[in-house]
Amino acid sequence: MSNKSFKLENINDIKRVFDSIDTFIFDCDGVIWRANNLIKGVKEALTLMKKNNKRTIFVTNNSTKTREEYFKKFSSFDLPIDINDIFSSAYSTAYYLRNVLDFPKDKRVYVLGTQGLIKEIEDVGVNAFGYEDNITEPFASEEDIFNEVKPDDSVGAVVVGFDMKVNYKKYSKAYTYITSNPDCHFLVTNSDITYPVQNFVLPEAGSVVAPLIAAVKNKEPVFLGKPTANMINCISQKFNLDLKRACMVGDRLDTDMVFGKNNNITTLLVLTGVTSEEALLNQDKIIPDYYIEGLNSFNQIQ
Ligand SMILES: C[C@H](OP(=O)(O)O)C(=O)O
Ligand SMILES: [Mg+2]
Repeated sequence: MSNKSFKLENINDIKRVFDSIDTFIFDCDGVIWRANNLIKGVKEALTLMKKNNKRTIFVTNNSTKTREEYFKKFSSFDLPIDINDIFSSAYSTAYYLRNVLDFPKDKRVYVLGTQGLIKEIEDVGVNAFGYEDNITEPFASEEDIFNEVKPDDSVGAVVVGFDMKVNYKKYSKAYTYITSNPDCHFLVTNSDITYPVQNFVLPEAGSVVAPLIAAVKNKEPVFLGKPTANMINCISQKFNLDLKRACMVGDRLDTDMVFGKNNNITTLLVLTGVTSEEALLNQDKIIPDYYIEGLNSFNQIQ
């Protein structure tokens, strides 16, 4: 086991690794795009992989969109992918509710998150609500809270995801459902504390849920995206992958690279997202097998 990540720079090293892999599992934010900006060379790299009969799967911890909405985003960049190759933490959360919890029909899920997350959960036949709490004005008074926020045993789970419209009403409801009902599950789509946008990072679901984790003392949250086993179970349930010839390509050490290592998948870190070369080399906790400037580097291979 090497204690140093190997930088793929020259074409021979890149081609050697490329030829040893049948399935590339790609993270999205910071690898394929940064927010709504396609990263340079990605389209050419994915086209090269298709030409070489490589399977490409996309596994994003971003819980804000349904797979259809993600497919539209991929298509808007004219990227050669199939909707069935897309897995998000919203989809893995829906998979968990349906296949692991066998979520009861007479219960419902309070979602502190987007409409896309709610839709993905409803698409597996689970009753979800919470979007109506996207209030634009602050509470008029404490009375508003006392009148609206009450224990409710019909809520069998609270799911927290990335939410740009998070507010005190949502936190109050989520806290009350979780702590007033011992059987209410506390689920979080992903643990990413930040995500990459143009040339900086912004808080993500791991930062959205942090105040709730601080307040809820009697219940540990269950995370469902990378690097948890739930995400690989959700993928393996759909595809029979030979993980020995798979490679996890990501930009975040504590989710993407740990996800690969947890599943004995070759790990390749790209420097187009949240992790700089300096940050990688200045730590020794998580050592990817390889690292590379970006997917663009594959385009040297013909
Ligand atoms: C970081 C994460 O996306 P990913 O990098 O997993 O595609 C997110 O944007 O929530
Ligand atoms: Mg990423």
